Amino acid sequence: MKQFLSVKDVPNLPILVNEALSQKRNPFANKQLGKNKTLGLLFFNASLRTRLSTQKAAQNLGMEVMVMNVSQDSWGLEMQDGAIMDGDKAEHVKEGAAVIGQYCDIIGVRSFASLTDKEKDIQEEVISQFVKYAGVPIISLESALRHPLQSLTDVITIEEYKTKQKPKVVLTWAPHPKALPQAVPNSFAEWMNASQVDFVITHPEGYELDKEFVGNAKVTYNQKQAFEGADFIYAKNWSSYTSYGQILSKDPAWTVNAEKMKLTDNAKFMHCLPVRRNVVVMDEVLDSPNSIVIPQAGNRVWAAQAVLKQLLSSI
Ligand SMILES: NCCC[C@H](NC(=O)CCC(=O)O)C(=O)O
Ligand SMILES: NC(=O)OP(=O)(O)O
Repeated sequence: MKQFLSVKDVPNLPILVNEALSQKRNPFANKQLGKNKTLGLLFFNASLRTRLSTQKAAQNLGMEVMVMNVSQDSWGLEMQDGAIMDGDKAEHVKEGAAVIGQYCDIIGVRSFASLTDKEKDIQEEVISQFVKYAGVPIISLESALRHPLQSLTDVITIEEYKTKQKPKVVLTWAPHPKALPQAVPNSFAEWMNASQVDFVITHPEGYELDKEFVGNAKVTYNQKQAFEGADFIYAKNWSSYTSYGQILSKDPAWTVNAEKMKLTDNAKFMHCLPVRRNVVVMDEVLDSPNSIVIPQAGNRVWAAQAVLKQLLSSI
């Protein structure tokens, strides 16, 4: 694997999933692979899981790790080629990314969608500029459109907890006080469509995701109908894609609660975290034995470790 920006970069998904589960069983088996190799983790946005799990994964493989909160610690980076830099940005990504590429063998980048400039978000401007100028493999730590380390984690977690050959997996929109990116649901859909599951997406009208990610998934505005017979409920808020970045609804009727979970086939509850309790999902679900959000987050380490191992093997 040469880079990890989306499922399209994965040569063989079942092999990558097995690799992650094998790393989980034996975390230190490849401690020599990353010797004298450095991973740089660059954050334009906050993180708890991605930062710590990726760092942990790299350490398990014997790598050195450098972390920088770009938006707080570094010079402001200009992303636009040809820009006249007489504003507040002191350094162009052309130099910034190339210099970091001199210090690191692999670079991870987190940069959320602006939710104001749809065109730039669609082009995934920040991560694309790092791919263009860093000169080393890039891992997405959540870009404007995708969160592949999360989605690989979700595939692994479903693989571990499924009790049927082809489980029914439901991605449900849920309310939230803030406008959030479409990256997590886009990416989840992209990876579910590449997996052997019966995949359903449910959301209110106006929250349709980009068709590129929805693919052949079944889509319904009827949340209760979607929940019927489900094996996994994956909740996430996102802002509107068509009315770009807007909050069209905060309807608590979409909150995941115990009554709706009763419609499922004893489904496991999943969320990428962080989650707003009693807004996205009620305590009664999150604190129930059916919630697997903590082991799901634990699996972030093995997803990152499998990806780093494959990248290290090809540099
Ligand atoms: N990386 C996982 C989710 C990150 C981000 N969530 C957030 O920004 C939540 C913020 C809040 O709840 O205030 C998102 O939805 O893409
Ligand atoms: N799920 C996830 O990516 O969490 P963080 O935003 O805390 O990294």
